[in-house]
Amino acid sequence: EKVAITKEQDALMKLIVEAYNKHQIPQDVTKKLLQEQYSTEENFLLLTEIATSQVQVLVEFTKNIPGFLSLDHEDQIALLKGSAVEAMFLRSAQVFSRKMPKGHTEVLEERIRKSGISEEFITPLFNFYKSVGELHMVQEEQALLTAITILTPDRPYVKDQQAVERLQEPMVELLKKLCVLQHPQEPQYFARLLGRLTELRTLNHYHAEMLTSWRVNDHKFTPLLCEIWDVQ
Ligand SMILES: CC(C)c1onc(-c2c(Cl)cccc2Cl)c1COc1ccc2cc(-c3cccc(C(=O)O)c3)sc2c1
Repeated sequence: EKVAITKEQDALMKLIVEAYNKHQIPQDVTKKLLQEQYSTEENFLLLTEIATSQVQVLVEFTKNIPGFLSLDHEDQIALLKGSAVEAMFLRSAQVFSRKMPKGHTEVLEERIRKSGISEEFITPLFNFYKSVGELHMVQEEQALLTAITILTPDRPYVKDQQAVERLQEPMVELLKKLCVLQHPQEPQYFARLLGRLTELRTLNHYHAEMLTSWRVNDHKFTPLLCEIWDVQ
């Protein structure tokens, strides 16, 4: 049967994509990737600065998701804290999938590989980047997938999961239609996208270990990262 986006779905998609594009990491932050020297210390500090900026961008994007600000305030915090790492994996993954200008991709890969992350986490991390890169997501899909990740009802400490489900469901339906329209020759594309969300959950676990090993080596994070990741 003919799949068609309704007027409401089109309006929702425009809001999400607008918010996704409106809030970006400032150029003066990301262009440092090309400038600073390559020491483990310098790489860690630079990635910390970018991650901190990314969290601020993420909070602004989330506030623009229709209905989010009407959720219970404590649930809003629980959703942000529960999804921050996954949303940042998605965001940093986009850098690898869209061939960044000025060789950002190679530079970012180099800095992540040499930032004090142990080899056992580097492999799953770059496998994820590769699997996202192979999807060649358009920005509507990236924006919706990020919103869907943030609106995951079963994060720790979320009290009213149904309220979150009511916001997430229409996004999942819309993404499903988009995938059919965008990739008619690939009926399983939507399933592959959702498979990335499952992979993201496992990366949360690896990330918790990465944080521990950084802290064991006395690496300092910013107050915002400490707050969102419950460290220090
Ligand atoms: C505290 C710090 C050391 C850290 O701890 N864990 C992680 C992490 C790592 Cl390693 C990998 C995945 C997830 C996390 Cl959370 C990080 C660094 O996290 C980030 C977070 C966002 C972005 C966006 C980027 C980026 C580059 C160019 C262009 C753009 C762009 O959007 O244009 C974005 S790089 C980047 C690095």
